[in-house]
Amino acid sequence: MSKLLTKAASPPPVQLPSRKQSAHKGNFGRVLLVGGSRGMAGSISLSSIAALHAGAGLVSAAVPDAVLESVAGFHPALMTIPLPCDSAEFSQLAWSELRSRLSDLSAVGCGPGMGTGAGSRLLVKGLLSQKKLPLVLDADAINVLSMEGWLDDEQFARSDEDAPCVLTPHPGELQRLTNASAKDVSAQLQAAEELVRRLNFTVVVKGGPSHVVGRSPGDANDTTIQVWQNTTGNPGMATAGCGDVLTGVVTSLLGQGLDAMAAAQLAVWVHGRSGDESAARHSYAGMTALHVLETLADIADEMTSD
Ligand SMILES: NC(=O)C1=CN([C@@H]2O[C@H](COP(=O)(O)OP(=O)(O)OC[C@H]3O[C@@H](n4cnc5c(N)ncnc54)[C@H](OP(=O)(O)O)[C@@H]3O)[C@@H](O)[C@H]2O)[C@@H](O)CC1
Ligand SMILES: Nc1ncnc2c1ncn2[C@@H]1O[C@H](COP(=O)(O)OP(=O)(O)O)[C@@H](O)[C@H]1O
Ligand SMILES: [Mg+2]
Repeated sequence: MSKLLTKAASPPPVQLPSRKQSAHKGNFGRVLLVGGSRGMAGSISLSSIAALHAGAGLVSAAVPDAVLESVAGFHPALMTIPLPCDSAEFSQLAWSELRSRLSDLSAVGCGPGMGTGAGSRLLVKGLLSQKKLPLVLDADAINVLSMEGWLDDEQFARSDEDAPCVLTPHPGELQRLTNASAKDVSAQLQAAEELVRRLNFTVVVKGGPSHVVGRSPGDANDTTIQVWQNTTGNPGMATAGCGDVLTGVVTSLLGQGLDAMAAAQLAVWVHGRSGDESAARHSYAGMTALHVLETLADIADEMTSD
């Protein structure tokens, strides 16, 4: 008897390959989440544990030393990397410490709860420069991009030979980044298309519903930009930490080998699907990001072909 109260209204946009009997955790990616600060340890924990629930084989969280025990305490399967911090956030020494820890990673997600101080800015710039590393930027990492104007030119553009870079702004973050009003969905989608065209990024414009804007993989000459609208999710997800959960899911699926468009679409779909099951189990007003995170464990196999 299924423990689920809901069924997906429509199938996932893409699927993960089914798991072989002989599978081992190395087959499902080694991912890293970078973020957190004193007072916002929960955000990076939500992202990191979400990466595990979305099927990543190995997940580490690189966090300011001051919050390491808090983050590590959320889940025994999560590994942690302490980075130098000032009183609350990463210090300017954090990037030089982290850069030597990036080999054999399959994807990195950065930004939840990170703050926008000097240490965070060096981390974002350093990770953006690692163009062979699949990267997800969310929350304060996006706010750093806005403050520094780093996307105004093409220095951080990703070629088709580079690894993907996915941005996951909510409308407020996208407004800061592009000046497209958070109240104007079409203006925001146009602004996202411009980022895709100019930088070859993939952009998740979060909301109700969310959209994924990017180029279809494969033919390098195919420059058409796809704007895909999600079919899952509900207003119960308008609750603190829900976006942090999504960051972990996108990072996890990139780390499992999906291309940027597929990873972003499937992540948004399964995240909203988990939100729908959470709303049925609890209520729109009562559900929290932790419910969405934990319900992922019950529905994650819906991402996989039979
Ligand atoms: N437990 C934890 O550790 C948590 C830590 N968190 C961390 O906090 C950091 C700040 O992130 P944040 O999103 O909370 O605040 P912020 O960047 O100021 O943006 C919010 C403002 O944007 C605007 N806005 C307009 N439309 C909007 C829309 N559709 N959806 C959302 N916003 C919309 C609106 O502005 P207004 O219109 O009110 O002027 C709104 O007030 C970040 O690092 C994150 O990871 C959180 O994840 C929570 C749990
Ligand atoms: N009304 C809604 N319908 C569907 N999804 C929603 C709705 N409101 C919020 N969400 C989803 O919840 C998440 C909120 O992200 P975000 O604002 O970054 O949260 P936080 O930063 O607090 O983690 C996004 O994935 C967004 O699509
Ligand atoms: Mg957010």
